Amino acid sequence: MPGVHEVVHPLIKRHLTVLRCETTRPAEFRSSVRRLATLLAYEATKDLATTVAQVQTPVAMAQGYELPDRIGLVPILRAGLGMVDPVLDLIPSAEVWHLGLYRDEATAQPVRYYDKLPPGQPVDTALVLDPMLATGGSAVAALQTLYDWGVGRAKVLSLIASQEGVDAVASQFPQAQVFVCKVDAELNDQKFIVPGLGDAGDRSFNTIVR
Ligand SMILES: O=P(O)(O)OC[C@H]1O[C@H](OP(=O)(O)OP(=O)(O)O)[C@H](O)[C@@H]1O
Ligand SMILES: O=c1cc[nH]c(=O)[nH]1
Ligand SMILES: [Mg+2]
Repeated sequence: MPGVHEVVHPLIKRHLTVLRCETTRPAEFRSSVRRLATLLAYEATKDLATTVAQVQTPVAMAQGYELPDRIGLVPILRAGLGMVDPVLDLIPSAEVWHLGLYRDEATAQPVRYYDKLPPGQPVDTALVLDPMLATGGSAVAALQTLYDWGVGRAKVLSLIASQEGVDAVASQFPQAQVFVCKVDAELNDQKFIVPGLGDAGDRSFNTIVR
């Protein structure tokens, strides 16, 4: 179903608390990103197509399943990288198509710097991975790129979003699905999510300049 899906679960609430906490160090921050990405991906992939494929167990034949669609994971550099491995663990056959986008610090507009999508060979379902959805500018830019590529379905998986950001994505791409652990109420003057967790890329990769 298109629209915004906030996934409510006690484990998500707990791991999100660790992620938000300002004293959480990068290694634990990355672990929390992985755990939350797994829980979010479980929800976001509930409607993937399956085809029946018989499997021989050591005892008898059993009904098994395959995932017939081409599924693409689309991490937005840098912070989205931390969500790739946990989702690949769940979908080992997925393709990974990186998109390089950063927010201009002065304007908060997304700047594109990496995109190697092969023309004419779109995946069936794209899962955009980025822990933060603030103004929504980066998610909108990623979705525009993916729909231009020709993907059939796109889902954005973000750990924390702002209300403004999910509204922006929904108004530009009502056909897209957005899965989040929590929608926070607002953005501050620097367009950071409040209360949010700060800069996800810097906290993941220990690049906070002190
Ligand atoms: O919704 P938006 O307003 O576009 O903001 C969200 C974007 O900002 C962050 O990336 P950032 O620019 O900090 O790049 P980084 O991952 O390299 O740190 C975040 O990971 C998103 O990509
Ligand atoms: O709050 C925010 C906004 C953009 N990017 C982040 O990492 N955090
Ligand atoms: Mg960042």
